[in-house]
Amino acid sequence: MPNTIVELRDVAIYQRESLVLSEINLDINKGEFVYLIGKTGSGKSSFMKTLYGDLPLTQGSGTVTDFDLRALKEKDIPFLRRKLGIVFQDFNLLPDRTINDNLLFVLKATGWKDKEEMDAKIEEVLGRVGMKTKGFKFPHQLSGGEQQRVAIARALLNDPELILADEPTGNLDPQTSVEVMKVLQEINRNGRTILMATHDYALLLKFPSKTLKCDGSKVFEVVQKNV
Ligand SMILES: Nc1ncnc2c1ncn2[C@@H]1O[C@H](COP(=O)(O)OP(=O)(O)OP(=O)(O)O)[C@@H](O)[C@H]1O
Repeated sequence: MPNTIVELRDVAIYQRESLVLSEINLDINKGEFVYLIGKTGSGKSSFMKTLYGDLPLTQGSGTVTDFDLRALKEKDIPFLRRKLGIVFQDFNLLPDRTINDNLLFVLKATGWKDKEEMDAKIEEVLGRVGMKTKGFKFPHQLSGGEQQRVAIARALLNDPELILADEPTGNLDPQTSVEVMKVLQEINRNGRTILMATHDYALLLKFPSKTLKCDGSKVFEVVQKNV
């Protein structure tokens, strides 16, 4: 189904031989903004890793965009990742080059060749996160919130079908978290599907949306009053 971005059926997720999550059945549809919550060690990162092919799916069935996770081979992973934008708690920008060059590096690594097209794309994604004028700076010259905006811009470079954000506000103060969240909300309003793992319940209250919870080795949807 073209409107389903993630579909998991009877999935169990393991870290080595320990079962982390089981009996996962869920769909994430195009255009949704979905939170993934749960206490530390409940399996949020393992869930995310399964979706981006870092943990192989060995039980149940799952698709992400049009990739079958069960059939995913090592060589398919870069192609899956090009359909995804991944944002982590640590911004992971390359410290030895400017923001523009950080983005250029990703474009070149993912097969872009035309300099003008690359420059236009970089300007477009930096514009989307309100960082158009900061491309000449080095990562250490930016605040944490600005670095995270750049990391979000980087995730947008290849027009991903799904953005996976694992604790994107985990290293930010509350006010900066709200600003970064507004950027993610805007990107979602423009049609992108987002799955965001978070500990930050204040954000959930401020920006309510569909919420999945990892608890007791299960993943289930919760309504906000039960969060
Ligand atoms: N590389 C690994 N090898 C073995 N076990 C792991 C590994 N990574 C995570 N685990 C275990 O898997 C379980 C789920 O961890 P996971 O990191 O997915 O939880 P989480 O909800 O993301 O936690 P946090 O909020 O602290 O990041 C934990 O019991 C953890 O100890």
